[in-house]
Amino acid sequence: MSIKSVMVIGAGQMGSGIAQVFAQSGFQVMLNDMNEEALDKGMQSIEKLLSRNVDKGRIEEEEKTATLSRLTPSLNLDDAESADLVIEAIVENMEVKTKVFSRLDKITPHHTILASNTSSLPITEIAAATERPEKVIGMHFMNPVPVMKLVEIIRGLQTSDETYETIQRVAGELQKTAVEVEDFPGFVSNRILMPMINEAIYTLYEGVASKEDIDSVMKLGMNHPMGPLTLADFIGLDTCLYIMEVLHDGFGDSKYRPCPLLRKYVKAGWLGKKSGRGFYVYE
Ligand SMILES: CC(=O)CC(=O)SCCNC(=O)CCNC(=O)[C@H](O)C(C)(C)COP(=O)(O)OP(=O)(O)OC[C@H]1O[C@@H](n2cnc3c(N)ncnc32)[C@H](O)[C@@H]1OP(=O)(O)O
Ligand SMILES: NC(=O)C1=CN([C@@H]2O[C@H](COP(=O)(O)OP(=O)(O)OC[C@H]3O[C@@H](n4cnc5c(N)ncnc54)[C@H](OP(=O)(O)O)[C@@H]3O)[C@@H](O)[C@H]2O)C=CC1
Repeated sequence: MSIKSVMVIGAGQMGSGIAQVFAQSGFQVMLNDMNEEALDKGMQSIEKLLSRNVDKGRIEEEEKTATLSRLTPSLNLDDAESADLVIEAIVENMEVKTKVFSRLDKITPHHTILASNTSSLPITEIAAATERPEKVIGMHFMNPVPVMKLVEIIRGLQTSDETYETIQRVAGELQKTAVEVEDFPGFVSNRILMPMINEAIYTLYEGVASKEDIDSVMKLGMNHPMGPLTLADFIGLDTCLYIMEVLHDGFGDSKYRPCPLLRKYVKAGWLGKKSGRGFYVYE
C-alpha cells in the first residue's frame, strides 16, 4: 500500500529525528506531542540540524525550506485521522504505549499502519491493544536517527506480510538498511548493547575504574565511537533502565538485573544528556 502522510508521536530526541528523515524523503509529516514545550523544542531541533546541513553544503537552502514545508506540528492525537502510517516514539512504558495505540485504533482509518519505535517492548502486546494486530509493527530507528543507517523491523505474532513489506519499502525510501527481527525482548540491538552498558555501570559501581577510564577502554581499545557511559547518557538513563527491566522480566534471567547505580541516577532525575546530568554533566 502507498504511504503519503505520516504522523510521528513524541517530539523527543527519537521522534524529532524520525520526523526529520521522513520529511527529507518527501513524506508529509505531522509531529505530535501532548506537551507544547516539547513539541516546540523538537521542531526547533529539526530546523537547527537542517540549517547545519545547509552550512556544511550538504543540502541546498531550497531543500531545507521544502522539508520544513512538509512538517506540521500537532498537539491533538485526533490529527492522526489523516495518516497512512503512525510511528509512536513516546516514553518506553507499556501502559502508556498501549493507551496511545488503543486511541489510535479508534482515530485512524482502517488502512493505517501503526508502528512503534519501542527499544525493547513486545510488539505483540502493543498490537493486542488494537483491533488491527495485522497492521501493528515495530520500526526501531537508532539514535541519532538522521545519521544511523539501521532500522530493525519487528514482526508481532500477527503482523501481516503486507504490513511488513510496506514498512520494509518505506525504510528503503528513507535510505535506511532494514533487518528483520522476531518479537523477543530487546530485539537484537538492545539484547546485545544494553547488557554491555549495564556491565559498564557495574564496573563503575564496583570501583574498578573511573567513568572516564571505562569509556576510554571501549573507545580506544575497541574502537567504539562513544564509551558506554557516554552512550548511556546519550540514549537516556531512564530508557536504559526501562530496557534492562524489559530484558530482566522478559527472560526471567538474573544476568539482566539492572545495576543499582542506574536505578539511583534515574530516581535522582539524572537522565543523561537530555536532563543536563547523567554520568557526566552537560552545559
Ligand atoms: C537505545 C536504542 O534503542 C537503540 C539505539 O539507538 S542505541 C544508540 C545507537 N547509537 C550509537 O551507538 C551512536 C554512537 N555514537 C556515534 O556513532 C557518534 O559518536 C555520533 C554519530 C553520535 C557523533 O559522531 P562524532 O564524530 O562523535 O561527532 P560529530 O562530528 O559531532 O558528529 C558526526 C556527524 O553526526 C552528526 N550528528 C551528531 N549528533 C547528531 C544528532 N544528535 N542528530 C543529528 N546528527 C547528528 C553531525 O552533524 C556530524 O555530521 P558531519 O560530520 O557530517 O557534520
Ligand atoms: N533514546 C534512544 O537512544 C532511543 C530510544 N528509542 C525509543 O524511542 C522512544 C522515545 O525515546 P526518546 O525519544 O529517547 O524519549 P524522550 O524522552 O526524548 O521523548 C519522548 C517524548 O514523548 C513525549 N510523550 C510522552 N508521553 C506521550 C504521550 N502519551 N503522547 C504524546 N507524547 C508523549 C514526551 O513528553 P514529556 O517530555 O512531556 O514526557 C517526550 O517529548 C522510547 O520508546 C525509546 O525506547 C528507540 C531507539 C533509540
